[in-house]
Amino acid sequence: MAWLQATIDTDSAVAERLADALMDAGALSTAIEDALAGTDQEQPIFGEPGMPVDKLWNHSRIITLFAEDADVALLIAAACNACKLGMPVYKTERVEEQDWVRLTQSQFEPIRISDRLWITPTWHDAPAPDAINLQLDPGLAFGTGSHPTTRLCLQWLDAHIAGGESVLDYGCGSGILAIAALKLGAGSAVGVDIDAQAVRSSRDNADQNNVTATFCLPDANPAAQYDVVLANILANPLRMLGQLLASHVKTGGKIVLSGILAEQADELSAIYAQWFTMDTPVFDEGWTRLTGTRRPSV
Ligand SMILES: C[S@@+](CC[C@H](N)C(=O)[O-])C[C@H]1O[C@@H](n2cnc3c(N)ncnc32)[C@H](O)[C@@H]1O
Repeated sequence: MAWLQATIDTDSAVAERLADALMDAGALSTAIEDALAGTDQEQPIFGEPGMPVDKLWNHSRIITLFAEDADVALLIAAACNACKLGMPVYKTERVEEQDWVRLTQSQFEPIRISDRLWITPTWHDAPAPDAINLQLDPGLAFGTGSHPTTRLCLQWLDAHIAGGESVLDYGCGSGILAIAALKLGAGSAVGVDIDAQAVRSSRDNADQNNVTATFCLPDANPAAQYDVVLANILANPLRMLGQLLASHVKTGGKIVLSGILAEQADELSAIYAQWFTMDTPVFDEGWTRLTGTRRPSV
């Protein structure tokens, strides 16, 4: 089986409308991307909570799939006609069916965090059998260890978990940080996420790794205090969650924040300095890890 894929560069003001019209005309799928992705003019838009949801890139690209025998020119013309647009410039290519499982698996290799900590996909042999191997499959939740924001937190855990600590992983995604903390010797871990799918994935991943942790939605999270609180979310939620996260850290305990762009580091550090004595930020591929020690409440 094969499909025909058309790539259409278009004005962002009409991209959503044209994508909908393509589906009405008979396309099997459409996706809108930044037309300048991969260039130095790429625009990072993360869809952070609290940010406008209707913002698209300045230049958009629609990637759309049609059946193998479709008359692509005719269907694109019909969609443009419905949107009162002229015929755009586009290119078409044939996409052959692939072994998608094998292809996906080939893109995830074991990740070395340190000599003693590896993240290894379940289908892969552990490259360092004597190390701590956290087994994770890329699923529906964020957090395979390949992203710099996760890596920065894992490196911190690897360097600082001495044994017995209580840990809160706020925005747990796949549960990777809570599970890593336990495998490194933490005494207990709780993970919280606003996404019910993430909570389910975290529970599955904890089972897979033979560790016991509690994962829940924010409403079910008790008002407890922890030795370590990690939050790899994004700058905007971290701005809003400062007071709450600070309330979860014991006096003398540690906060570890990630998901912050390098240019947002000073602002976020100043916010958290209300409750924490902040350390020097650590950077990785344009992302920042902020850490601090909780001062006594006044
Ligand atoms: C970047 S992922 C991090 C996942 C994982 N902790 C890691 O380090 O790879 C951020 C996670 O935070 C969750 N999240 C976003 N805003 C949140 C909020 N206000 N409260 C709790 N979780 C939130 C998202 O659903 C997502 O699973």
